[in-house]
Amino acid sequence: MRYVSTRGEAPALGFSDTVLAGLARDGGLYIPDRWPEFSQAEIRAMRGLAYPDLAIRLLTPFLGGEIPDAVFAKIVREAYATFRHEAICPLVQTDSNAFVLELFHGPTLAFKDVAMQLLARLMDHVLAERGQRATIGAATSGDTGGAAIDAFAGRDRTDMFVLFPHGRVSPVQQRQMTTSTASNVHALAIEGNFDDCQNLVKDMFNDHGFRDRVSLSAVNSINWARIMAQIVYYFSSALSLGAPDRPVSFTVPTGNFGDIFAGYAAKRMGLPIERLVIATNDNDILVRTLETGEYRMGGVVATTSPSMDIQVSSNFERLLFEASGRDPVSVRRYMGSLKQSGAFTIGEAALASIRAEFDAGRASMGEAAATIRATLAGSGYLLDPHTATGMHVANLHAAGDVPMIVLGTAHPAKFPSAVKEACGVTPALPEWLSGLMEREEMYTVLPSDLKSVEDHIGRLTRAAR
Ligand SMILES: Cc1ncc(COP(=O)(O)O)c(C=O)c1O
Ligand SMILES: N[C@@H](CCOP(=O)(O)O)C(=O)O
Repeated sequence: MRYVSTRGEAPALGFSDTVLAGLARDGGLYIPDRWPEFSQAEIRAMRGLAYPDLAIRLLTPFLGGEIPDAVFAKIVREAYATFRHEAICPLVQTDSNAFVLELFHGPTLAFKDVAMQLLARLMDHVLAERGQRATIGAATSGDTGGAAIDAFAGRDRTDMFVLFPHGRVSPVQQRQMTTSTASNVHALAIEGNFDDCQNLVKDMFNDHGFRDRVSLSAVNSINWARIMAQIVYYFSSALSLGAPDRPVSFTVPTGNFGDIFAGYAAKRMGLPIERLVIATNDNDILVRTLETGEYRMGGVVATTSPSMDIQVSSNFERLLFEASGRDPVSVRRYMGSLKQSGAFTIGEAALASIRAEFDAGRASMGEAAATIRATLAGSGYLLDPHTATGMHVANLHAAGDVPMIVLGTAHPAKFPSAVKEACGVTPALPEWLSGLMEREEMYTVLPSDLKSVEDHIGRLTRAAR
């Protein structure tokens, strides 16, 4: 298996190089040159597998033989040993045909842990094999940063710099990034929003001199390995509801489009998925795009689901590549227009193919809060504001007797004020994080300016040549 860039002007790479590269050198995102496919019989035979065994079964074809089976199995088992739930990603029924897929039993209480714990170990393995070091640049609207810092803290081959929007993450999210005592992780509070942070990271990748000098790597979902790891829980949840003999639908709280793109990949691999429903908060660029066919940037508004306060949805580029028949010329045209005028219009055939797979809906902050209240009253289940955004949209898209699975992307205790305001209950942090809010914080405030960020990273990283 090789990985190709969505923009078609960077060399195709093997798995290990793709993991280290993050963003392709032409600014595109790597994607497998073909989707591994599993027959219905093969999928049926996956029923009952423990989560790590299922992950090994599903993900091995993506490695292209570059990591020995026994090594990969060890990496996977160690990654999921960090989770606090035996099932890793348990499925909880909240109504007759509605389910929450709880993805928040990892070390930082967010779905990001599922992929990040695996990615850190994969990256470590590849760097050790090559005797190399890397500098990791990560952008976060709140959850990726904490998950990345937990997964990479103390790893000798990597220095990590996490860019978060100053004052726009929840206090719990901020502490998860700023209280690590590991000397290889650095939290940078950027004076801007998440899109500014993400643009800075992409600009660092596109500055090839800097990129090469510090051996820059990525752990955002621009890194293929993040998406890859997230495919597994689509299979695990669908299998537990009778797949492949019973189709299911998923509603996914969406920002950067990574999580839902993993669902699309699962479908391409043979999993019978009826609908993939994109759920956004008031930052609804993706909903507008599906409605009108035009992807047009607006301003970012701060909401009670801050991790989804995103306009530039990185992984939508991967979907555009697929929907345009894997045509990098179209993708370059779309991305060029986005850069120049803040908008592009999707071609008719590509739009039809996107609409054939996806639905989309938004929830205002009021609607998300009402859903938290109603779900608690109806089933005793406490949602976080991101999952509540998904639940609101899922309720509008539930169809017939097809089970609807909402991805539970964060634990409510990460957003105690919003949850309390919605329903009067203050969710407590689990015992292992109980001292978090008292720990000393360490972070550097920087302007949203490429040179300032590169100078800072260049001074501190041990990977500089
Ligand atoms: C809690 C939570 N929900 C949903 C999302 C959106 O996921 P994605 O960016 O993969 O669309 C994020 C951040 O990405 C998140 O942290
Ligand atoms: N919501 C994310 C934003 C970054 O997303 P990623 O999946 O591309 O890492 C966050 O919480 O940081």
